[in-house]
Amino acid sequence: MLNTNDTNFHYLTIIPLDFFPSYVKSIFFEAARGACKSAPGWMIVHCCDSCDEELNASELLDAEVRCTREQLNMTGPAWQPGDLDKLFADWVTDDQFKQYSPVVISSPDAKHGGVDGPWIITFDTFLTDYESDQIWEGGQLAGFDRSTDQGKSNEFGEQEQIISKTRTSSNAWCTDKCERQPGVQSATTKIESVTGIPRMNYESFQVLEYQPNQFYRMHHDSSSGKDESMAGHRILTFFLYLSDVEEGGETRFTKLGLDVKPRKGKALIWPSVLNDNPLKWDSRMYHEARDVIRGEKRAANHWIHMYDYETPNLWGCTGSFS
Ligand SMILES: O=C(O)CCC(=O)C(=O)O
Ligand SMILES: [Fe+2]
Repeated sequence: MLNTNDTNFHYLTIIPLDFFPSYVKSIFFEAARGACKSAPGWMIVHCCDSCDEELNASELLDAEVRCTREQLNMTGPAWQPGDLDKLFADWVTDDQFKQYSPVVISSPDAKHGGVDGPWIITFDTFLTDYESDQIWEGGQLAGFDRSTDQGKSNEFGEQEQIISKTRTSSNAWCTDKCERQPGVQSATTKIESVTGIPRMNYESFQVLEYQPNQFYRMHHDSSSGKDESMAGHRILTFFLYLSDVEEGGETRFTKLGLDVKPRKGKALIWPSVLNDNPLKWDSRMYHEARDVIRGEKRAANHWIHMYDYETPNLWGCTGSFS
């Protein structure tokens, strides 16, 4: 994934190339050639000419041409109708998952416990302390910023980032050094193993920090508009609590009237789509992060998509390059 802190990219985009002597220019062109492979979407959108020969970049500048599943040779959907119910039912009945202490918060017809509603479960002992701490430290290595919302898309398929009023937490995207932390790797491997969905369908961990009085108001992790997007809906949220919170900071499912208390190592898991038609968004899954009253809340999202997320992200087809 492209590291936009890499100075090569800043030079390439900010300073006119004619400013440099020719031997320096050739170094830039070499850098550009490597980047046409390692970060094709970013190069097409920002330095189109330098990748014209290798990628036919000027033709691919149009997101409608560049961003189709056929063009990017993407894998098929992770779930068929019925798979969602089966996966959650397995998690709460199969002995192999007992080690994670599953608790049903809600299940269809309350058949597997909890209240009657869409599936929401926790694995109360999902992460080891080492894994929780490594994800948190990884977030610090990556650097926290005030959380943003996604704004409108421009013609190249990039979405603007807006400082959020409804979300006052800070977050860090766990790429590069953070992603290479052994505890981050083992947490993702564990999630792959329990979901059966490969990591190419996941966004990078988004690590979150809430101080007292910070919150994230009601929202949905997907939206009806994502039906047609390249990576499809975020079908599953794997939400990890990395700390206890002295008071407040519960995750509340606003339409269902259900609260979940943070606890270090606990995973809270819910789908954003329907069992009978997992290509469709489930409007019941609105939720919020209640204000932290005392203490600090540390947490992380792993959002899992219906289709491969890595490939369209690499090609600049998901609205951002993070
Ligand atoms: O912090 C929480 O409890 C929930 C956060 C959340 O919903 C999100 O980051 O999308
Ligand atoms: Fe959320």
